[in-house]
Amino acid sequence: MNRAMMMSAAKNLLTRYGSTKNNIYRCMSTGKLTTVDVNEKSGVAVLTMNRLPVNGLNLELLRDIRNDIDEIEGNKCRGLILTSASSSVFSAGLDIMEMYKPNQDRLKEFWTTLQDTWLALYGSSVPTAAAINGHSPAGGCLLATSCEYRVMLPKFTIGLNETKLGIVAPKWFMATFCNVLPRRVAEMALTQGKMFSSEEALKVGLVDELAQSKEEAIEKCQQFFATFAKTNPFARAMTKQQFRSKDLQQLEDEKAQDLEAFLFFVNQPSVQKGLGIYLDSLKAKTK
Ligand SMILES: CCCCCCCC/C=C\C/C=C/C(=O)SCCNC(=O)CCNC(=O)[C@H](O)C(C)(C)COP(=O)(O)OP(=O)(O)OC[C@H]1O[C@@H](n2cnc3c(N)ncnc32)[C@H](O)[C@@H]1OP(=O)(O)O
Repeated sequence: MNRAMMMSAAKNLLTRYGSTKNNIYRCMSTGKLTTVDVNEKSGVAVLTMNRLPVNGLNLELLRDIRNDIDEIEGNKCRGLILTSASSSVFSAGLDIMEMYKPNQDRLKEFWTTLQDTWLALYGSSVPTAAAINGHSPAGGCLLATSCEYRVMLPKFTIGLNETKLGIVAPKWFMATFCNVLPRRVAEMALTQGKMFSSEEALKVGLVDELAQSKEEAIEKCQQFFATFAKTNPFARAMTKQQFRSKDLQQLEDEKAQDLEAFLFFVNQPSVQKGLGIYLDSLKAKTK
């Protein structure tokens, strides 16, 4: 983050926290594929992804998540908990249909919206946590690891499995993973495309706690936010943003090249062939 960005972030934060210490605001859901419910007492917003069956991250869902994050920030919420309306899938990651035989204009819009959603979530000044109430591969894992804290239900899986699909996780996916895991564990898992069980994820630190139900997971996320009760919100947010600034700045600087690399990669005939085979294998499972 350069000096100008830092000053602007500081100004926003001062505006937000300067005069609103004791007020609680109600956030409203902006999208059709998400809902946002705010606990009026705690001021914590629960952002629920609701694109069933698997919360595949298509352009519209990403837009809704992005708009919700902006609204939660703007409405001075005290925390953001990301969760899913499904009882078995947090998010299946990027909707492969967006990348398979794509319309090129939409493909560009899709990737740019993913970049912006990540910048908003990873760099959010509001405390963030994920209540991971189902499987969370690839892009689902990216969303969860972009948050500051993770509580997961047992017997699900989470990880960046891109190499198993014949694709390469972008640098900022990897940076997000490395912000949570020891570097050695992250490199092994990334190259193997490893999906961790909930129990394994807890052991390596990919998630912070397990919970037996979604309600318990949300409660534990709220307890995490309560650990900031005696901190100054401005100082907290600036510390988080400075801690993450290298990763954020790198994507800000390389956004155009990252988009070009994505478009080039996805349009390779061998990648299209691989995505087609993978989609068929997913569909064959349900027959
Ligand atoms: C050199 C630098 C180059 C840089 C270039 C960068 C390029 C890299 C680009 C992007 C990175 C990619 C990130 C991703 O997120 S890719 C997506 C990865 N996701 C997965 O592999 C998960 C696949 N899904 C599953 O494993 C399972 O669905 C499940 C465990 C999540 C849930 O299982 P279950 O409840 O049994 O549901 P079904 O499998 O039956 O699925 C229901 C339904 O949904 C369809 N579906 C599932 N996942 C996806 C998906 N990700 N995209 C699209 N569609 C999906 C599935 O096919 C079923 O469909 P139906 O038969 O029509 O009902």
